[in-house]
Formats: sequence, C-alpha cells, structure tokens
Amino acid sequence: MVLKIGLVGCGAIGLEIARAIDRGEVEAELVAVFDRNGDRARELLKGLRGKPRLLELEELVEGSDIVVEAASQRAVPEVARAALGRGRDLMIMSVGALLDPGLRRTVEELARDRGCRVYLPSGAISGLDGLKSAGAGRIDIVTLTTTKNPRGFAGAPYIEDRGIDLSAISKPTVIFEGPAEEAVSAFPANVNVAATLSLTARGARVRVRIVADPDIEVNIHEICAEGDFGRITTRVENVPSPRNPKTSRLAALSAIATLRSIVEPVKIGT
Ligand SMILES: NC(=O)C1=CN([C@@H]2O[C@H](COP(=O)(O)OP(=O)(O)OC[C@H]3O[C@@H](n4cnc5c(N)ncnc54)[C@H](O)[C@@H]3O)[C@@H](O)[C@H]2O)C=CC1
Ligand SMILES: O=C([O-])CC(=O)C(=O)O
Repeated sequence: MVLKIGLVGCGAIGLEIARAIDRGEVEAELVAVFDRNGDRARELLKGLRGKPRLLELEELVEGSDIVVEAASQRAVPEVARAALGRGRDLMIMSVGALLDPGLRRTVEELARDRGCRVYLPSGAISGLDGLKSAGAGRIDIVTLTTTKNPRGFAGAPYIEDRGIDLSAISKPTVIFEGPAEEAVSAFPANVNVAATLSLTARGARVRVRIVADPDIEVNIHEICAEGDFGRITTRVENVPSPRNPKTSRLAALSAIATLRSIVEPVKIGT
C-alpha cells in the first residue's frame, strides 16, 4: 500500500518535500496540503504534476497515513493533537515546540495510546547517530554554536524584544547564550536543532550560543558533546534555502530522507 502523506506548511521545507514526492524520490503519495496562507499552498500546487488536494487541517488528517508538520512551533500543538488523536503518524520539523514539557507529554501519551509513530528528522545538523548511541550511556553536556548571517535572525522574538539592530552588526557577534529551552523560544525559526539535540541527549544540559556574522553566507551548526563515551564534535556549513535564509537546505533533505526511511525496508544508522 502506498503511504499517503498530508503536508502542513508550504514554505521552504514543505515545497522541497512536495517536489521530492512528486518526482518519485519517495515511494509515497502526497494526498493533501494545508497552509494558513492559502496563496503559499496554491503556489506549491501549481508546480506539481500530481494533484494533491488543498484541504483544511481536519480533512487533511482524515485522508493521510502520516501528517508532516513543516509550519511553525505555534502550529505543532494543533497539528499534533489532530494527527495523533486520529491515530495518524506524525513528522515534526518545528521540534522546538517539544521543549514545552506539557506538549511533549501529550504527544508521547497520545502516540502511545493510539499506537502512532512520531518522527523528528535530524534537520540541519549532523552527529545525531552518535549522540543517540551515547544517550544509552551518560551524556554530561552538549553545546551547540549556531552562526548565521544577521539577516537569518530577522523577526526573531529575542531580536524584536530587545530592539537589536541587525544591520549594525559589522563583525562576528555573540547575540545569545543560554539553555536550549530558552533558545528555541527566543529564536523559534533558527535553532529547532537545539531541541532535537536536547531530546536526543535525554535530559543532559544543552547550551546554545548564537552568533551573527555579516561575512558569511552559510548557516553553521557546531556541536560538541561529552560523556562517559568520550567526545563528539561535528560542524556543518549549510547552504541556506533560497526561499528562507533562516532555513538550511539540509533540513528539507533530512525530512525527505526520513520519509524514505519510513517506506524503505532497510534502516541505516543508529
Ligand atoms: N528541525 C530543523 O532542523 C529545522 C526546522 N525548521 C523549522 O521547520 C518549520 C518550517 O520551516 P520553513 O519551511 O523554512 O518555514 P517557512 O517560513 O518557509 O514556511 C512555513 C510555512 O508554514 C505556514 N504556516 C505557519 N504557521 C502555520 C499554521 N499554524 N498552520 C498552517 N500553516 C502555517 C506559513 O504560512 C509558511 O508558508 C519552521 O518552524 C522552521 O523553524 C527549519 C529548519 C530546520
Ligand atoms: O536550518 C537550519 O539551519 C536550522 C534551523 O533553522 C532550525 O533548527 O530551526
């Protein structure tokens, strides 16, 4: 049976996912899309050969085997309850939402009760395979340093609330340092990967440093994890999405790779 996918969020990541399915790169059918901005959804549909339907959330869930959230942290509670409540599997890109302990508990309980799977792709970082293995032992501390061009932080609540003038940044500048829980609220469209690290590290402290560097055109994520296994360090220099400088191309590719791993019989990695 062909996996039926319902897509919520037709932005930079949603578009890449839709195109990959449309090109036959994932053995699945994109049956429906939803975006709170109808123009975004219609734009996405125009470029596809297949004919997914443009539906409201509830109807989209009804016709799907798996719901893919590629919208925003704010969308996650509603999408998760709608999908898991009806016994559908769920993939979440806006992983930062799950650092709210109440929502995480709800998602875990609903998934367990209804026998559903929840997929969190590794997104724009590398090294989750090793960190996952390390989590079976003891992890002491994880640090994430994220560096982007200042334009990638435009609109973040932390920037707006403090009135930080991003155009005035003329050299690499640390604009935030703190725990993952604070980072994902302060920069909800920049460091969802901090939440993915935190959930993988199973309660170990995850410290986040955010750097604005006007001289770079890549999104860099550097990770250092230490524990009784030793030390892991990784660094990714990501090509930003042409549609959204906050988002790296690798994030969309990780969503596509996760969908592939769901339908393919051989699972690789931890
Ligand atoms: N896990 C990871 O490594 C990464 C996660 N992300 C996150 O994934 C999500 C999608 O990223 P992009 O495609 O780059 O964002 P985007 O801003 O390009 O597109 C998001 C789309 O979702 C729609 N949307 C927003 N809230 C919605 C709601 N409540 N219901 C329906 N539609 C809604 C918007 O209208 C927009 O079309 C974002 O939350 C982003 O922060 C992005 C990059 C990496
Ligand atoms: O795509 C990236 O570089 C990471 C990102 O925005 C996020 O984790 O929210």
